[in-house]
Amino acid sequence: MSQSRRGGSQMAIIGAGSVGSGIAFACLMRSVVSELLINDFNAEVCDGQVLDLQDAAFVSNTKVRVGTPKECGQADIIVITAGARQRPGESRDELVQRNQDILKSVLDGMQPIKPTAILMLVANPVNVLTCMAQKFSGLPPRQVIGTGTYLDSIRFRVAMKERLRVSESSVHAYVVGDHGDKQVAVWSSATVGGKPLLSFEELHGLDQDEVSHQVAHKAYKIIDLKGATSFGIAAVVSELALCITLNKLSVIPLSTYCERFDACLSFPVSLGTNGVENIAYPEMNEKELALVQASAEATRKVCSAF
Ligand SMILES: NC(=O)C1=CN([C@@H]2O[C@H](COP(=O)(O)OP(=O)(O)OC[C@H]3O[C@@H](n4cnc5c(N)ncnc54)[C@H](O)[C@@H]3O)[C@@H](O)[C@H]2O)C=CC1
Ligand SMILES: CC(=O)C(=O)O
Repeated sequence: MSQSRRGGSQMAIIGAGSVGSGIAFACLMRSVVSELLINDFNAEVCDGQVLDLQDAAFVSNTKVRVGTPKECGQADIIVITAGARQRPGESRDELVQRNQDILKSVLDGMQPIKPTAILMLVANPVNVLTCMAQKFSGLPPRQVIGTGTYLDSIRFRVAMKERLRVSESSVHAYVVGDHGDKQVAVWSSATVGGKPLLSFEELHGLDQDEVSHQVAHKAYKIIDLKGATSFGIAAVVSELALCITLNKLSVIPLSTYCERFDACLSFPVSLGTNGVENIAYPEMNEKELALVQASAEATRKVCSAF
């Protein structure tokens, strides 16, 4: 059994824009690690974010400072948010060329990366970038993860929570596959209190496709309204960092290589200090499985180029 490593652990965040600074703030408030390193190739923005975060650190047990790429490569958890964000109406997939180039330069700048580090991809398209980082980081695949459909699964659970009047943590439901337009909400095996989700009276007559579409398009709505999403993903990453530092082995949908589909996709995994321990594929009906297979095919095609 591995030791958890919260005491003395370091986390690096590459990219100090809306998402990187949100993640830093959430991790600071929850004292997830003992030291946070922040890096951005825009040195002024980076210095500004760090000075601001240092003002907030009086309520935290975490110290925060600017880190060089090489220092960040030696952190226990390395979170990559560096990358272009979607413009209103733009899909995550359309970011691929710009963000592949940025990821390549970020990985090169951090080498050699600490052999026990957990590398966490946040920048989009997250499945493709996770696949790329698994190939080029030099780390074992189990230590290279993407935030995948964790945020989408939370959005799905919140949509159900509001209808069923139960807490989101009581809704055992997953969005799997793509963190993007091809994501699949697995209705068929979702449960609440051990009872199939779809058997609840409150959900009779519910248009499942409509709810799935709203969940998948929530990011577009937020981007239309405020230009970027940041708080949801910040909470997600702080929770993942806690899972890693405390070796919680919580089952969370994340981007990882899925042998069953021969592609980097997001499926529930148990996550601990050593990264991904096991993958659990939820039961899916024919329609759900076909949609996952289509998204695996699309991801494989993009990833075969590198
Ligand atoms: N996985 C998820 O659930 C989510 C992913 N995202 C993704 O996160 C990424 C970042 O989004 P925002 O923070 O809103 O964008 P942003 O534009 O606010 O920040 C990006 C930052 O990356 C920096 N950067 C670019 N290249 C760099 C390099 N080579 N080294 C260091 N820093 C570099 C930029 O200077 C900028 O400060 C986007 O790709 C976005 O789509 C956003 C929200 C949720
Ligand atoms: C932008 C993005 O990927 C999200 O909020 O889901």
